[in-house]
Amino acid sequence: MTMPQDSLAGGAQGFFRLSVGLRWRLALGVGFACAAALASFGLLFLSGWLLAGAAVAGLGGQAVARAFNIVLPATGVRFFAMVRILARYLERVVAHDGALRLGGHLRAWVYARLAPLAPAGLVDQQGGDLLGRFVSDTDKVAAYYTDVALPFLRALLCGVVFVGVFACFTLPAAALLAAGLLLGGVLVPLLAGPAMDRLVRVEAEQQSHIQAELAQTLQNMGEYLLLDAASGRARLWQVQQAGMDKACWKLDVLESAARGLITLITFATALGVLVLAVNACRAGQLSVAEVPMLVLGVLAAFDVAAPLPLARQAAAQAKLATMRLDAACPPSAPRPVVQGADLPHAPYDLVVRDLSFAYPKTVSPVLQNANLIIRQGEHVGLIGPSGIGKSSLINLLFGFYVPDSGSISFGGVDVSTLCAEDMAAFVSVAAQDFHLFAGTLRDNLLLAAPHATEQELADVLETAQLTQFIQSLPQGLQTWVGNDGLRLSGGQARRVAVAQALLRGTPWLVLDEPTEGLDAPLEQALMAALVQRCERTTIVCMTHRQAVLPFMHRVIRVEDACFRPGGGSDMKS
Ligand SMILES: Nc1ncnc2c1ncn2[C@@H]1O[C@H](COP(=O)(O)OP(=O)(O)OP(=O)(O)O)[C@@H](O)[C@H]1O
Repeated sequence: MTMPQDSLAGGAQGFFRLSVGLRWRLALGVGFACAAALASFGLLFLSGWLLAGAAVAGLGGQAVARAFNIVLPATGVRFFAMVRILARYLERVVAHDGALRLGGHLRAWVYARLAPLAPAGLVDQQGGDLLGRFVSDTDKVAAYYTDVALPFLRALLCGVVFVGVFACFTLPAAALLAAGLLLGGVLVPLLAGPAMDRLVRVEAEQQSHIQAELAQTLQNMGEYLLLDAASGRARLWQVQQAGMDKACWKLDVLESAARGLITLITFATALGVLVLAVNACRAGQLSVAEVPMLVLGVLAAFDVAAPLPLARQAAAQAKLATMRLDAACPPSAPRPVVQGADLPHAPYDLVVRDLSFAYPKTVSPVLQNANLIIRQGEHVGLIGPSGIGKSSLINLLFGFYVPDSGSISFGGVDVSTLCAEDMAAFVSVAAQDFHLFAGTLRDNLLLAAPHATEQELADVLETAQLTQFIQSLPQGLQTWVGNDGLRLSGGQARRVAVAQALLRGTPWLVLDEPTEGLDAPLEQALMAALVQRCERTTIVCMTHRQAVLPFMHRVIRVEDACFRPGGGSDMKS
């Protein structure tokens, strides 16, 4: 499956690009939908003729009745009834299968776009809104096929056939049917379109606000309760929900009005065709039985126009959804492709040269012409006031942000030629804002090292000073940690993050405030076990805790956007 590389925007164009590889399947779905509509038309058309023909034969006396051949039209009616059932079934199977596949392709496309943006490119996006786009906007774009393309194509193709069939009997009736179908199928959706676009936009905006607020509230319900802000959130939702309900209601009214207008046009056309057919019958151009046949034919023909207002609304939703997805997933800046680029190699030294960096949309640089060398195997404490730029070094090392100038080399390789996954093979990070996933303790540990043995798990838990705690749990490592590790204390969760980093066995370990939330004896025990276990591993420990520093070989202070020596060349005794 080839995914579209460029934008999705443009409604039909975006959909067309997305459907590469599925087009035959989708075309088959349209074919079955047309077959079902044509069979429906044939059924009603022929039934009208059959009923009227039988009635005329009955009234005409025995000779006429004997001459009336009921077998052929009755067989035709049965044939169309069977074809309609079969085609409808196949249409559902093929078209819905195609729509599901489209949805799958689209979600893969969105994920492929979103993943490289994390974390820097997602800083300004709200999680709930993003989730909403990922789920409901992808659904709306995928539904473009079943809810927009299919009804419009069916109306167009079948409409031409219906008019052609009418033309075989009487041209004025065919012209009237064509005019009626154009009015109902083209003009009505065109008239309703702009208002639908506006209401769909209002509805989508309200919905995305509600989703974003809901996700944020559920995630931080504890804080809202503590801040006595929970009832304020509920009121906010009520207002937003009322706004969304109003937009939905207006959309429903508009769509019903458009459908009602098509019904009016249907009956007006049927009436017109009746008059024309009666005149043609009087002129001897049509038989009596053909008059009701044509009238019923009009009713059947308009079956394909009736769903078009709803299809127009779905088109507005799909178009808006493609624009929202495009906006949420801009193409990431292409990384410089370095043919045969090397991976870092031993010794894994970090060399930072004249590095300057400011976060996007900020004025003050976090680093300005900063220089730093950390040799493999060193244990370095990185200190400095809160917000000075210690953690930013991780963002730059992993390429989450691009420096304004200067360079960072790791293991002899310029990190700008590496991706985050490359770096992760050499550097494990227990970040300050670590995240534990809803699962068991074991699940979270194995996420870092899926093939870790029981012995390896036990070893890292021992180093992270978690053995006693795990043994105290009735379910041990099978204990469910809750959403975001909420069933663990802050210090326990942080040590699980440290254990994850240790489990990966990389030559570098970056620990951001590893002992935060620990009492003094536990802090000492953790640091002692860490440095003992990681004798040959480089440790960079970002910390405010003085008690951690004696465990380091040296200390670097971040000051005035530069790295400065912050402690003796060898602090360890
Ligand atoms: N994604 C971001 N966009 C804009 N500014 C940011 C971003 N991340 C961090 N900053 C700013 O950059 C500065 C350095 O942040 P950083 O997290 O590196 O500080 P730190 O020294 O690690 O702080 P702490 O000790 O509190 O963890 C801060 O002023 C912060 O507000």
